[in-house]
Amino acid sequence: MSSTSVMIRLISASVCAANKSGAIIREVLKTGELGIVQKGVNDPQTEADRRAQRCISATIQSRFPEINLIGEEDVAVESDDYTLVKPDEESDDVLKETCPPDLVNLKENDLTVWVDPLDGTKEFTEGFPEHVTVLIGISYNERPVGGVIHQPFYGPTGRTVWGLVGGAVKGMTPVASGDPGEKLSEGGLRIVVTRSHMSQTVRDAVDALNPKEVLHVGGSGNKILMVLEGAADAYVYASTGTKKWDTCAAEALVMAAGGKLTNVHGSHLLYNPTQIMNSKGVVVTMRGHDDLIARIPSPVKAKFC
Ligand SMILES: Nc1ncnc2c1ncn2[C@@H]1O[C@H](COP(=O)(O)O)[C@@H](O)[C@H]1OP(=O)(O)O
Ligand SMILES: [Mg+2]
Repeated sequence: MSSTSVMIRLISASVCAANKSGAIIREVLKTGELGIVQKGVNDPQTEADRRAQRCISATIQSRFPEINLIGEEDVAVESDDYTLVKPDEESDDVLKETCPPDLVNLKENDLTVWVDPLDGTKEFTEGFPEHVTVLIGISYNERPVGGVIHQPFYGPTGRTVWGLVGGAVKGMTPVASGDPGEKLSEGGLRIVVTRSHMSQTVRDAVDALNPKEVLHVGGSGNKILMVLEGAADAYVYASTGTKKWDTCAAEALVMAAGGKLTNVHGSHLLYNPTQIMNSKGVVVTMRGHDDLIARIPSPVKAKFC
């Protein structure tokens, strides 16, 4: 039995599976055979979503059979999927890290893994592949404890960012975090919002913040990484639509870096397997979170009670 903690081994496996998924996603785009099917209104699925989901499910379920894995795509794993990531393949960068003390004794059956194999599918099908991320988040007691985000189209081979709550974010340098109680600048905010799921409540919330700049980009993982990296001051989504697999990995990284992710009321999201929808919206900042939440108009908040 390995002395390395379950969390470190799980992040290592997730990094390997996310990297392989990135290669699959790039390959599918190159062939041009996207195999698009519509799962619902404005909710496409491609061959890349399906293959990446199978790769991640096969890798994690074969190594951690007692983990509860919840994936966006409902696809059956095939025997070949188990060899996409070699059974002994690990991330040496992850294995050499120390597990934060609070997470060191977590066991497989304590954990839920939330998988979005291709976040930003609409953008993937519409010529914006750089908005795509692979998201693998881990929750314990309904709160995020670790996450892996891979960006398949960042540079020639993509970029993988990972972290554990109580440890550092690896693979990128987060912007310095500040006090959630800090007052934000009036008229100076850069807000990142949805590109393909705009609604009146999103517009009303953003307008009330009197932003200097509104950046419309796809993908939940992509937008949260922009806040984490300081390319935007906040991600504001006063809408239903995102699911727990859209936020878990990124929330873990935001928490590790000292930022905050809540719903529009300023309350934590609970990663409960029976409630997958983020039904009260998503707000992410690295400072001044309470001030931003206070500025969202009450009639907008009242729509998400
Ligand atoms: N109304 C919706 N229906 C389905 N998925 C949604 C909806 N709104 C958001 N999402 C999911 O949340 C992510 C962030 O939304 P947006 O890009 O509009 O900000 C999307 O990439 C999509 O994930 P996915 O692409 O994995 O289906
Ligand atoms: Mg998604």
